[in-house]
Amino acid sequence: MHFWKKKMRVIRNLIQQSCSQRNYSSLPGNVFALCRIRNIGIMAHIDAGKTTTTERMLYYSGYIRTLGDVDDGDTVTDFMVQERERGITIQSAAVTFDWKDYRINLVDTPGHVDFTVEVERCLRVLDGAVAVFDASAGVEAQTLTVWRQADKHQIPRICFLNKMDKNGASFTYAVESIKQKLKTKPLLLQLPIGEAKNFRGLVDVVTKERIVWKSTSGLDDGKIFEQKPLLEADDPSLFQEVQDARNTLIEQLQSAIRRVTLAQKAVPVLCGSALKNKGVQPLLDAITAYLPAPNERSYEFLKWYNDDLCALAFKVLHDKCRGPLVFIRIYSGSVKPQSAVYNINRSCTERMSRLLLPFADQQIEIPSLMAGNIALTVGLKQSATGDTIVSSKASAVAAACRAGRDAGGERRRTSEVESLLLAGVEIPEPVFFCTIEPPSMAKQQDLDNALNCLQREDPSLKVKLDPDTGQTILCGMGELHIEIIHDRIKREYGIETYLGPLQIAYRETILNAAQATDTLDKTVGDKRHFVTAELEVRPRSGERVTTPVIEYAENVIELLPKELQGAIENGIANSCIQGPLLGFPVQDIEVTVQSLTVHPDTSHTMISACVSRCMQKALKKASIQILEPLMNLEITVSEDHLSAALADLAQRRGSIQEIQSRQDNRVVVAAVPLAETMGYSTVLRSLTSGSATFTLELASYQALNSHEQSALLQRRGLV
Ligand SMILES: Nc1nc2c(ncn2[C@@H]2O[C@H](COP(=O)(O)OP(=O)(O)OP(=O)(O)O)[C@@H](O)[C@H]2O)c(=O)[nH]1
Repeated sequence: MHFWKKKMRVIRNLIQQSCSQRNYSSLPGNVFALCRIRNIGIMAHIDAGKTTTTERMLYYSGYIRTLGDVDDGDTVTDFMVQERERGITIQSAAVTFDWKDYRINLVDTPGHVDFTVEVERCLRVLDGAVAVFDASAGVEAQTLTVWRQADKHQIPRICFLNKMDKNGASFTYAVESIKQKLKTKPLLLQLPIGEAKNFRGLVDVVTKERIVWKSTSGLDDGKIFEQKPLLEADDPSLFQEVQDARNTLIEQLQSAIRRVTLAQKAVPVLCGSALKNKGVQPLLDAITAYLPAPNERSYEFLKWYNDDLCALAFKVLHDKCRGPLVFIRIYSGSVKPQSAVYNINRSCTERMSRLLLPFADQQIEIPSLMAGNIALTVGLKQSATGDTIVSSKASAVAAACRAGRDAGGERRRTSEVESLLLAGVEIPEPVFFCTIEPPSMAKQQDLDNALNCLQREDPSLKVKLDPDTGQTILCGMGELHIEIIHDRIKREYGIETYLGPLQIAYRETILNAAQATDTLDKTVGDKRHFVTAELEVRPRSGERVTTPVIEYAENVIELLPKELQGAIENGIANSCIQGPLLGFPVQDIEVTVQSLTVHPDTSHTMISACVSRCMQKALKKASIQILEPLMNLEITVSEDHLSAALADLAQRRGSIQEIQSRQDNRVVVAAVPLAETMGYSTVLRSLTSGSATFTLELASYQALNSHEQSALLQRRGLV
């Protein structure tokens, strides 16, 4: 034991020495064949151990000298101050490192539900992912969400059952929950040796190797036969033959595992304990062995670019000295610093001054980068998260022509250039908003600038102006999201802002059908603008539609010039941005344009204005119903505190859907209106002595009953 401890110390010192001698500038010189690149994400439920696992990967691959600890707040990837203080991962950080002749570009994704947009954004630039689980909890609410997102982007995965050392850790339980809840086929590549405090290591099921981490540490009827291990001494050549055959079999097995993983027919399952430094090296081996290389993923748009540059800006960070830093994933072609690139979304040419490899909060300058890689660029001032970047406008046009040809004679709804954009990230609608004010009017400009930068980084943050009061409104995905933005404005931009009370982003819809007519008759200069519109609005049942479904009466569509249709539809859409009752967006409605009379000189703006006014009239007549966000709530709580949590839920208009057992805990699945969840984390903490955890996710919008609706109007001074 003593000997082993000593040996470990020597090994650790050696690693430390080799790390301190590591010269990062030698990294770019390593050109990796595409088949040796892995663009990987780590995804999981909050607190499953993504950051700890990442940290261990960096340590074993030699890129950091000491092990960080999220509990001490000194990990490499959680580099934003708030992350260190709160111990959660907010922004995904991309990290590049090498493992046994493979280049791994790893993106650490946040686990908190307020940041699912971050997760989505990262998933689309990945070729594979590692799903990390807490082995004592199995599949948790947020794991399901990220798993579904990975399904959507068709990302091959492997599972890592972390926290095998934790009290209550159960390999069998966790595997069973993967089977049941994720409806996937787990391939058990490892079995643990011991569990919870007895967890010592694992057995590789394919190679049958045990990996134990020492803690710095008569009648010839064929009925009778003999069975014993074949030794080399028995028959050296047979022994060698068997050995070779076994190796071939293992290779075949491994390629079969890889095949089913890439086809997403099954997921390899590994286990370990990142915190106790067990199981991470085999996990790295599995990443290189079973997850796909960039050229093993197929993207339809690649054929339109041939070998021209096509890249996606998937994250923007603001650096005080260097300006915006844009993370890009290169799908085809290559990039060089000091070159001009064309941003299709913004129709502009920009200059990329420097190209860097991201190493958490440090970056290493590189001379060029090929397809399949993830890089950090300096100098792109316009590009925002989600933009598509190509080499030039001419290249975009050429690709658009190829895409157009592929589409054949078929009429496309989107323009050809739009079809070239990489699939957009679906940004959920914000559910909370509040006013934000600078300490003095003199700081308003700085605040606007800070909010602009933050919005380029985070598309789920929306900023708008209240048309009545002129105040700036911040809209976000949850209490934590808004709190963090507030914090960042103070820390990163030095502006102390005041937030108004957090308010719910309601929606409006209608209960009845109604008709309205409106006429606009205005003479501007020597032109007479004249429009008369007649519309009908109706409630639309079935699936939720956020934009109005528009129809035209037959006599209108026959005579309507195509160019006027856009003006009419703009007018309808504009009137739905702010509903007539509380000014919230109107959803789930159908509109029929019943008649339209337009004087020849009338401008499109006047047509839109008249249609919009007519819509407002019709909506007012159609009885407005307020809809409130309804959240899926999942609480994990011990048996002792279950009844307190349930009693509290009952007071929050919560409806309990299911109570499951998870090891020693109970999991309450419920639906609860967002309005009732404000400050829930503090309440739940005090009710359960801090032992319960919960996740909230937008499920749908539900109608307020008439009593609740009038109470809301009363609170706003409208009745
Ligand atoms: N017992 C045990 N605890 C672990 C293990 N790995 C991580 N933890 C602890 O679990 C907590 C969460 O770990 P993190 O690595 O921050 O988890 P994360 O998934 O990055 O968290 P978020 O980014 O907030 O979603 C910390 O207190 C870790 O020390 C493990 O293998 N065993």
